[in-house]
Amino acid sequence: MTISFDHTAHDQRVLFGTGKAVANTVVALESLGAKRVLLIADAFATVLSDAVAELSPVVARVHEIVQHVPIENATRTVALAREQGADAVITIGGGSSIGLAKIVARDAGLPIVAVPTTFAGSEATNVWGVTEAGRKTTGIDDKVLPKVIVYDASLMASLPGRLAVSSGLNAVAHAVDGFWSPRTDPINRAMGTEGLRALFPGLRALHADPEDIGAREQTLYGAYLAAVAFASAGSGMHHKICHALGGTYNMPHAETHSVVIGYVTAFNAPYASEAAERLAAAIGDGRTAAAGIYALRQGVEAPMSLKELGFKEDHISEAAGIILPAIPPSNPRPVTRANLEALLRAAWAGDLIE
Ligand SMILES: NC(=O)c1ccc[n+]([C@@H]2O[C@H](COP(=O)([O-])OP(=O)(O)OC[C@H]3O[C@@H](n4cnc5c(N)ncnc54)[C@H](O)[C@@H]3O)[C@@H](O)[C@H]2O)c1
Ligand SMILES: O=C(O)CCC(=O)CC(=O)O
Repeated sequence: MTISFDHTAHDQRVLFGTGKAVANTVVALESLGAKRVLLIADAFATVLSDAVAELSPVVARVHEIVQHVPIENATRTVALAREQGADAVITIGGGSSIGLAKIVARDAGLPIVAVPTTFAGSEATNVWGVTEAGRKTTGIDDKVLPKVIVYDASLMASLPGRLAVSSGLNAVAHAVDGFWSPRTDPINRAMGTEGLRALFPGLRALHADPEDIGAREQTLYGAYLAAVAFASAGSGMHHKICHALGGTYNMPHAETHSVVIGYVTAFNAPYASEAAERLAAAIGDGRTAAAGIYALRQGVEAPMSLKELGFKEDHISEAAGIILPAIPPSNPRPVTRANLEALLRAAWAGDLIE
């Protein structure tokens, strides 16, 4: 067998340490030489934000965070960064908080220090997303890749259980979709596989005991690797579906991923034997990839249908029309309007996958 690929590794510092968020954020800002910092932080993280602001040269704070980054919030925050002459951004929160910081980085050219509080993985990607007039646009720009990530598993302690497992399944989806995304290669598949090996036991242990700090660290480590794999491999069919459902129908991000990944896996696995084998091996319960993901989602009490998340059956046909042109040609199984609608209908109903 010959090996041939074109892989780009991204330049990023990763500081990983439970209980070290404040100290490591200060280290990160010093390494950037930041003098005037814009702090973008989710409102739930007030205590951490105050502690960081006390020890850092913060000149302005933004706490209005909205999922899928509405263009109005982004424009306002970019203007604030410029008015204040900010030279760096700290972002504390999940993918929504990091997503807002990314638009500031893209438009005002500021470096980001990211302190994630979910397993969404945006901190490890050069992908930005913004929503305008009901459509989510995503793009790639190396300026938005945070310069430093500060990982602290204690910050996920306050995540409600269902959101924690959904967010972990968002990370699973990054790795799995990376197996058939447009730029999939042996390096990002290896990272995705190692990510899954950490994520599956991490999620099971986290569900069994939400206080288990080792399980949270393992899930966070897996989420980072999965996000690196996703950033390298690009958005596949799964992400294109979720972006349309999030941007156009305002579906909750992590929960939507945690449903859809089961159905995209069932759809593609018979046409992607190597990916299916890797996935089944990482799940390790003797089931096929698709049945294993279904059982895992059920076992950790993740959302099981788009219906329960509020998606309307009447929207299936319209959604398929939006998604179809975005599906990458790299997808292993040919996608038609009919089989895409069938996939969305199964995900809407939460059909059993065996
Ligand atoms: N660009 C990328 O690579 C990338 C990757 C993943 C997600 N995203 C984007 O990120 C957004 C979703 O991010 P998300 O799933 O992390 O959710 P989120 O940031 O929207 O947070 C979800 C909810 O959880 C709360 N929350 C977050 N962390 C918490 C914690 N530790 N304790 C208590 N509450 C907490 C938030 O306040 C919010 O109410 C979407 O817009 C998605 O498109 C982007
Ligand atoms: O930043 C975005 O909204 C686009 C990338 C993204 O959402 C990744 C994901 O769907 O998990």
